[in-house]
Amino acid sequence: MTAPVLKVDTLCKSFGGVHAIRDLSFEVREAEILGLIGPNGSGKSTTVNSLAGIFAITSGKIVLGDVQIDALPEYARVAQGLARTFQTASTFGEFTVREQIMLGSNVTRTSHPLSSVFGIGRNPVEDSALEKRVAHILDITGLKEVEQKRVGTISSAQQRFLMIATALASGPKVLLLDEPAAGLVSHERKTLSDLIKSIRALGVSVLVIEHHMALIMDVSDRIVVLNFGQKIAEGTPEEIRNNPVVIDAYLGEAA
Ligand SMILES: Nc1ncnc2c1ncn2[C@@H]1O[C@H](COP(=O)(O)OP(=O)(O)OP(=O)(O)O)[C@@H](O)[C@H]1O
Repeated sequence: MTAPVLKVDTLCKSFGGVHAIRDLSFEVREAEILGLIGPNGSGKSTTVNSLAGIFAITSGKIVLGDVQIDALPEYARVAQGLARTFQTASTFGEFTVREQIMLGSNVTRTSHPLSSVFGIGRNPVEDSALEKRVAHILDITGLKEVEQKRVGTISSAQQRFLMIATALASGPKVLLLDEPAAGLVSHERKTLSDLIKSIRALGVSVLVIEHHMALIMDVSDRIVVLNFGQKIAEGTPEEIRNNPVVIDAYLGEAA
């Protein structure tokens, strides 16, 4: 078993009287794909938004590597190595695909924030490492052929892959994918599965929230199941598929 890279310890998040997450503990291990599933309203998005720093948590602890990050602002968590994507694609229409990916790298650079796009105040050592990283990201996300196209002109599936590519450019230890298969058709979901596995092969851990059960069962090393804001099961895809509590709460309706 590999070491944990992200530790979530007795996390609670309430919105007024609504306990969206209660005493949630789990860990994401090095180069592991962890699936997070559960019925609508079970707390998946609240978990991701709490990890990413969109929501201030009510109590508990979030540790990335050796650093407790739950009090850090969103951008500082990215700098520590926690990147995320959103349920809807957020891209900058006027940039090229390559430029947008370069912008995603800025959090890890010491040179001017716009140097990656406009060439201001460049650092040659960083530039060369970044060029290699971006070339690899373009390859594994299948975006190489559209790298010079404006983001607003590529397909919606390519925009979803671009969101993942931009998050990867920050050089994360852990990547949070929030419903990455939404809006994708069958062959695009297959490409997505392959991409998620390629990300693991880079040594990056992935936490993926997804309603598409075939995809989550295919990519996940382990799965955590939520219901009413609490963890009701944790295990391999095989264990989860055969868990009567999970079948009763979720898989019976989702499968
Ligand atoms: N900003 C908010 N203000 C108040 N209540 C919220 C807020 N966000 C989420 N909730 C509540 O927290 C609970 C968990 O919601 P959450 O969106 O995290 O679930 P989910 O598992 O992601 O659902 P879905 O699969 O439908 O996206 C729900 O009861 C929801 O109504």
